[in-house]
Amino acid sequence: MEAYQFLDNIGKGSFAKVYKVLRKADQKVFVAKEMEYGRMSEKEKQQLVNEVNILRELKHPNIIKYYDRIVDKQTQKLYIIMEYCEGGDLAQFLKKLKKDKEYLPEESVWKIFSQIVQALCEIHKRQNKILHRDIKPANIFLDKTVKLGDFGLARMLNINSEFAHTQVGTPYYMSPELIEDHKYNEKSDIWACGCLLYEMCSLQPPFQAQNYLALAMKIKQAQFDNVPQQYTSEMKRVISWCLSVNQDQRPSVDDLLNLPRISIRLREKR
Ligand SMILES: CNC(=O)c1c(C)[nH]c(/C=C2\C(=O)Nc3ccc(Cl)cc32)c1C
Repeated sequence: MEAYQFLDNIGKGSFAKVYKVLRKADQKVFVAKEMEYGRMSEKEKQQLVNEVNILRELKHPNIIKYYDRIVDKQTQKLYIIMEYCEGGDLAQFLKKLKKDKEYLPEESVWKIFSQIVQALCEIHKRQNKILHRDIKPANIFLDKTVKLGDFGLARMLNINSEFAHTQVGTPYYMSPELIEDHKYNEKSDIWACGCLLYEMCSLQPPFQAQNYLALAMKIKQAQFDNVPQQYTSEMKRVISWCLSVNQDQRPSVDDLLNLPRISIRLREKR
């Protein structure tokens, strides 16, 4: 990492530390996500490299750009160099709104949501489809555009990996099919989008509980309170649609792109 100067430790991504770094050659600012690979199996290491190589192909205004990967054999650390977003992440933004007892105007909710749906369209529609697997406010970054980042690299980790079990945090956005141990698929990303839309309105996740079992029960029954009354019935309809327990009844990415509040934005972009 000699080519970069570490500026600040700015947080924790999944399985990793995140630093703000300066590229010495041109004084440009990036983010370096530091992952310790020493405890990974050979298979996990190769899959991680494959995964990062796929992500480096992604070029979209609503997806965090991957620039480089640097392996430090001495410390057995992998650094993924990515785009820096001055506005930080959506989780911090919503936390501040909650502290200031302010709600996000509906127009802003749709603006953020429409960009995340466009990012999902980009990764779901690829020939070698990519699922995000970890859509949540902490993985959405604010800059001139809204950007989806920190893809769930956990996919390639097998569940026996000690590394995989270092994932911390409550699985608020876990879908009913995942609780039932079924395969993660694009409709699981759509469920997470429903949780995201709900949380942008209510400033808290739709499903919360004191323990995992109680949380799982609420998720499997899609039991959630209404969002604050100032949001429209269209907002409530789309949230309920995404949070359909039966994944076949959830909207596709195309259904979401064709929503009036999203399609109008896409037409304006053209
Ligand atoms: C207080 N937080 C910040 O100031 C902050 C800022 C300005 N940017 C970030 C985070 C990222 C950022 O700016 N780009 C990123 C790409 C990938 C990942 Cl995992 C994280 C980031 C953070 C956490």
